[in-house]
Parts: sequence; structure tokens; C-alpha cells
Amino acid sequence: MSNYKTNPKFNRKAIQVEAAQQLIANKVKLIDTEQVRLEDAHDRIIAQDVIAPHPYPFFRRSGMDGYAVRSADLSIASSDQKVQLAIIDEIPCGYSSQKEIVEGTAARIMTGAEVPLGADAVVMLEATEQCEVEGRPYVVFKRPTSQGANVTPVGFEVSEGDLLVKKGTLLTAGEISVLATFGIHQLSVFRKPQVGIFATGTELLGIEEELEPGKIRNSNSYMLQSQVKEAGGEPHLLGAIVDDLKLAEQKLQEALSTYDVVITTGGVSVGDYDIMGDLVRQDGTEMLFNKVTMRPGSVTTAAYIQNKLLFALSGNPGACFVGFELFVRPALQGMQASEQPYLARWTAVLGADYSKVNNFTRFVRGKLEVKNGQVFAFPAKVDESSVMVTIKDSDCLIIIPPDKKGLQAGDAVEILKLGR
Ligand SMILES: Nc1nc2c(c(=O)[nH]1)N[C@H]1C(S)=C(S)[C@@H](COP(=O)(O)OP(=O)(O)OC[C@H]3O[C@@H](n4cnc5c(N)ncnc54)[C@H](O)[C@@H]3O)O[C@H]1N2
Ligand code: MOO
Ligand SMILES: [Mg+2]
Repeated sequence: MSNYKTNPKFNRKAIQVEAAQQLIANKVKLIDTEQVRLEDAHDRIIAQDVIAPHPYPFFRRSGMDGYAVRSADLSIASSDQKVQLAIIDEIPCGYSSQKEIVEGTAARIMTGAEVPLGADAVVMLEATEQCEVEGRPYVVFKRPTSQGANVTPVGFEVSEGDLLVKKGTLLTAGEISVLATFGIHQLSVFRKPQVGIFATGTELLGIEEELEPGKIRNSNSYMLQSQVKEAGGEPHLLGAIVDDLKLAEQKLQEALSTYDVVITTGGVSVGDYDIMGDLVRQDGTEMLFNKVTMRPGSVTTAAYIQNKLLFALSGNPGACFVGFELFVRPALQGMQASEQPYLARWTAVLGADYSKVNNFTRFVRGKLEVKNGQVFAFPAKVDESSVMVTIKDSDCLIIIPPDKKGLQAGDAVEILKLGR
């Protein structure tokens, strides 16, 4: 039996969430990089700045199907005084005309084609008529056009030397399109942190196993696997072990020698079988914190061992989930130089009264809704640390500050937006 007075398990100093996040951030080191092909770069964090090697567009581009002209030639055009220009070329996309548009001439041109030398405007096809004079094709205009009309100038989008994508940016459709445009077919990205995950708990069954009295299936490992993926890491499920300190030590050693980061779930509180709490107090382990002024997840523990981070998250699903989002996610993102390692913080309107307030900051599962242009956050009906099922219905964590009064519907609250 543990002695309540002497057992250091009970002697925990609670620190604020921000302080705990800072202790982690101090230990986060940039992970190495690897080269990937552009088609494999989606959802990776780029490890290099990309500078535009050329302006874009690279040539003066027609924005319409029509005629490339000198606007000066059309200055007098009207329904009474039509202007006729000789068609001297036809310019499809991908073709660079060798003919210069001089006074009295025009060229048929397609959308996306290079505007020929001499032309300073494109008139859309629908505003023109065609005719033939002595067997030669002419185009007729009834209206003037302005200089530059329907001509996209060189460098309209990007000038040579512009910073296209900054190191630390998550690559999704927009960035991938930019990189493809500039021919960046191979690029440097941060290696995905390899994350070993194991659960502790004699009550845990594999998900394929039949239920037995007193036992539950190990759902946290799978939840964490998803969270690791979402945070840009590569999860490795190492199963579950019974509550045994020696076994946990062994498993942790294996995990630390193989992976960049280790996450455990369960056994961090003060129970007789809460072995993870003891494990992080051993020699050679720098315990960063083992109590945080938050609910759920007050017993969330983090340690630095053999130059690696160990996150010993609570076994309670709600606490495990929040512990990951507040501490593990920023570490995995920070290792990849992410510009936004932390969950985005918004202000919202509380959708319903919330009275469960105590001296620890609460991170309440919530659902966001936009009504009349305002973002409302509705707290989940049940959000106890031990409750698992409402995690799936949440897209934010509502921050309830430690305040005795409680909050009313309509109050402004800060929320952390879940997901990327
Ligand atoms: N006397 C005290 N008791 C407790 C305290 C306290 O301060 N004094 N803290 C409570 C709080 S807060 C939490 S949170 C939990 C933390 O418990 P542990 O992190 O030690 O986790 P376990 O004891 O291993 O399990 C708790 C709960 O979660 C279930 N569990 C565990 N692993 C999994 C898993 N992989 N998948 C799904 N569910 C899991 C486990 O069966 C228990 O029901 O302690 C309070 N007690
Ligand atoms: O860790 Mo417990 O979930 O604070 O409630
Ligand atoms: Mg426990």
C-alpha cells in the first residue's frame, strides 16, 4: 500500500498549461529532412524557402479568345466608323508568334496564348466581325479598346525573386500548385516524426477480443494513432501492457531506441497500479511536469529521456485526447518547424450556460456553429474526463477559465479549434 505522506506520487506541483507547453518547446529539436517528389509532398511541411526563379506569368498572356491589336488603331472605332485590320497570324496556346503587330494589323489569338509583339490589347471575339477584302481576311471593330485590355502582364502574379513558399509551411493544394508552376518537382520536407504508442492497463483488451467482465478495449491507442497522423507524425502501435513497472520500463526502452517520440496512455495518476508516474521519477529521466492546472488531463506527464520526449498521457479518454492536443501536437509540429504548432485560438459566443467551474482551467469539448455571422460554441452534454463518446462530436475545445462564477450563454469565450 502506498503511504500517502511519503510517496512522492502524491507530491505533485501543478503548473499552468502555458508553462508546461514552454517546457516541452524547450526540448523540441528540428527533425532531419528528406527529399520527396512533388506528388508525394501533400500534407508535408516544407523544409526550404522556395524563391520564384522567374516571373509568373512568364509571357504576356491573352485572357480571351479574340484578336490581339494595337489599341491606338481602334481609337476612332464606332458603329458609324468601323475599323478594319488585316489578320496577319493565328496564335493558339503554346505558340510564340514571330510576327509583330504593326499599324493596320491584328492577330487571331486564343485564351492563354502569348500576346504578340506590338499588340497591347486583346478584343474578345464576340465584339468583332470578320470579312474578306481581295481574298484576304480582315477583322472589323465597332468600338475602341483600352491599352492592356485582356492582356495579363508578365509577373502579374509573381515577380522573379518573390518568396513563394516559406520553410515550415504545410503543403496543400495551393502550395502544390505553386511548386508545380515553378517546376519544383523535387523538394526538401521534414521527416515525419516516428511516434511509438503503447497503452498500460491490466484491464485492456485488444480491439479484436471479446469483452470480459471488468475489461475494456484499448481505444486510446487508436485515437492517438489518428491524432498523431493529423499532427503530421507517423504512428506505430506497440500494443498494451499490464500494469507492471518492470514491463513498462522494458517497453519504454524499446520504444525510445526505435522512435523519435513516445506516447503512453494510462497509469499516470495516484492509484496503486499507476506505474507511469513512478517510471518518470527514475534516474536518468528528466521529469518535465506531472501535474497541470487543467481539466481534463490534470495528471498529464511529460519527461525527457535519452534526448527524446515521452508523453505519459492519462488513461481517461477525454484527458488523453486533450493532453495530446495541448502538448504532443505542438511538439510534433514544432519538430517540423511548423509556423503554427499550437491549435488555433478563436473567440466565440458560448452557446449554452456552463456551470462546472473550478480552480483549474477547463478544456470542454464543444461544437461550433455559425449563426447570423457569429461563431457559437456549444459545450458537449457530457464531457467528463472518463467519457469517450462525445470526442467524436467535437470540433473545438472551449476554454473555461478558473473562475467561481460560471459562464452564461452569450458570454464571449476563447476556443481552440481542433483539426488542422
Ligand atoms: N485519488 C485520486 N484518483 C484519481 C485522481 C486523483 O487526483 N486522485 N485523478 C483522476 C483523474 S483527474 C484522472 S484523469 C484519472 C487518471 O487516471 P490514469 O491516467 O492513471 O489512468 P488509468 O488509471 O490507467 O485509467 C483511467 C481510466 O481510463 C481507462 N483507460 C485506461 N487506458 C485506456 C485505454 N488505452 N483505452 C481506453 N480507456 C482506457 C481506464 O480503464 C480507467 O477507466 O485518475 C483519476 N483518479
Ligand atoms: O486528468 Mo483528470 O482528467 O484532470 O480529470
Ligand atoms: Mg490510474
